[in-house]
Amino acid sequence: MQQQQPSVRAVTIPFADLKDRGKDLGGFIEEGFGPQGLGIVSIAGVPGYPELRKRLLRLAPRIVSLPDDVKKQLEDPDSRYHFGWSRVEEKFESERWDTAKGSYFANPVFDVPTTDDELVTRYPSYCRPNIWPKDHLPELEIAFKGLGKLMLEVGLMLAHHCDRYVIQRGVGQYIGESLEKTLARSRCPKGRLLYYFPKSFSKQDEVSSWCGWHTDYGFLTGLTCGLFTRKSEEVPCPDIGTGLYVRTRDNQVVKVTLVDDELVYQIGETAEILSRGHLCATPHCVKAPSSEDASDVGRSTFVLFIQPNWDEPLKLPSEIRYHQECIPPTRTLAYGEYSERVLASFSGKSVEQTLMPQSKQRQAASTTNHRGSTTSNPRDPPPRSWGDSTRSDQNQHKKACHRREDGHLSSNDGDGRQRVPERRECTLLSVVSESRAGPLQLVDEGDQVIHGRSAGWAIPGRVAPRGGGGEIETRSRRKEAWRGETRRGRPPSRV
Ligand SMILES: O=C(O)CCC(=O)C(=O)O
Ligand SMILES: [Fe+2]
Repeated sequence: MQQQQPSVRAVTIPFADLKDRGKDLGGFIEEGFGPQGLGIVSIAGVPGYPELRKRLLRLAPRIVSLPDDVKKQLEDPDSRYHFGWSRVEEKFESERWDTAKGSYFANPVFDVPTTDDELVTRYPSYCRPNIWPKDHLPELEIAFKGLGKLMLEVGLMLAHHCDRYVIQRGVGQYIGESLEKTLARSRCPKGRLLYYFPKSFSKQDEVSSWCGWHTDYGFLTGLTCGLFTRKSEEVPCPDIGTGLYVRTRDNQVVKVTLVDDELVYQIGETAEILSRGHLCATPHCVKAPSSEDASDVGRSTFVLFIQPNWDEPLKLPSEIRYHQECIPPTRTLAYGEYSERVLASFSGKSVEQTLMPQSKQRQAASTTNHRGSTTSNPRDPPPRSWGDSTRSDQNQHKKACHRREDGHLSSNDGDGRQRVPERRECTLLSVVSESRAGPLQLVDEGDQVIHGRSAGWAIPGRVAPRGGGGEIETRSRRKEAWRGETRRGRPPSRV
């Protein structure tokens, strides 16, 4: 017998208040995103939003009905399917794959975020260009950009009020100048138009039957209320239990009642880390309809991941509860580097593999360990030093979070990285990260610079990061890593 979860309304901020920069909305932010909040804030009365939402969501089933060969051309495996169309299976929960999801990713603001090939190789899920079905569904680009830009604009207004709230709590400058400014100058917001395929009803279905439990790893996520269709016809929500669920701070699973015409935002893990727990990431999942006569109903929705630019430095505190395995001992790395590592861990591929072009990845896959990631339960309480959180303790259990691509299964056998105190003879596979102070260099025994960063994939020699705190992952016979000391005074090397 299925248990009916309680429904909860998100705290709602009228748009007119949100856009008033001088207004103190601290109470709303705390009620929505704070340690005791639901994790969701909705914005009511955003001009133009209802029309833009409908215009875009109606296109999701139309992408699905494009011929297979057209959809194939819209795929971009080199971005780990983070641009264009994909029906990639995702694994958010340890024993279950989400299989009923199709998605279309694009940057709603920049079609070409950068023309620097090196950056494109280094940060493929942010820097690769958009793909649009110009011949087969030209209206997608306009609708996607229209809604994405509006959700970004409103998200930045919300970020301003989040800044005020966090700073009022004494956290100081927790991200660059401010969350709002950092997000505003970013060239990599990412929209995801989702279509959940109809799912045959099963009595065993959990609340996460359409999308598994997870927290978003970024900063701020904008969400629309879902739109339902049956055989291309729009239908009302087939049952009140369908849609977005959230796990509350005291470990209750609740259905969030969303209003079609309200825009919704939630917090990602990185914002929680940097705000030291004053903004709390939102564990969420999506439930499919639980009645047999709704087993032919699909759901379309749109998500906007608002995140800093790839080169924005993150200074991560030592006490964090997400993706520890992605953080170097220096605890400082660029957002792009951090998030590519997190995405790599979802894919079950090693970081160096994900920085290679697809052809090289396939070659390396036969010799390199695949890596998965486990993160702690998103509702594990944060460390005490994150302020006055009074979240209740919960069962510690591991959440595996992978994305399966090319039928490529992930495993949790570690990244093989180890600390080696001295320079040593090795073969460079790829640069994993670099310090903000300058690019990495490879030097030979006589301290001659032999190659600049990201230069190639198998260069014998000694390696040394310049500027301090860089990290290079290497493989000789055994897989080894070298973490460098500062080698100041060298001219930057680009070969
Ligand atoms: O479908 C939804 O409402 C949420 C989707 C989601 O959580 C995600 O794409 O990260
Ligand atoms: Fe999500």
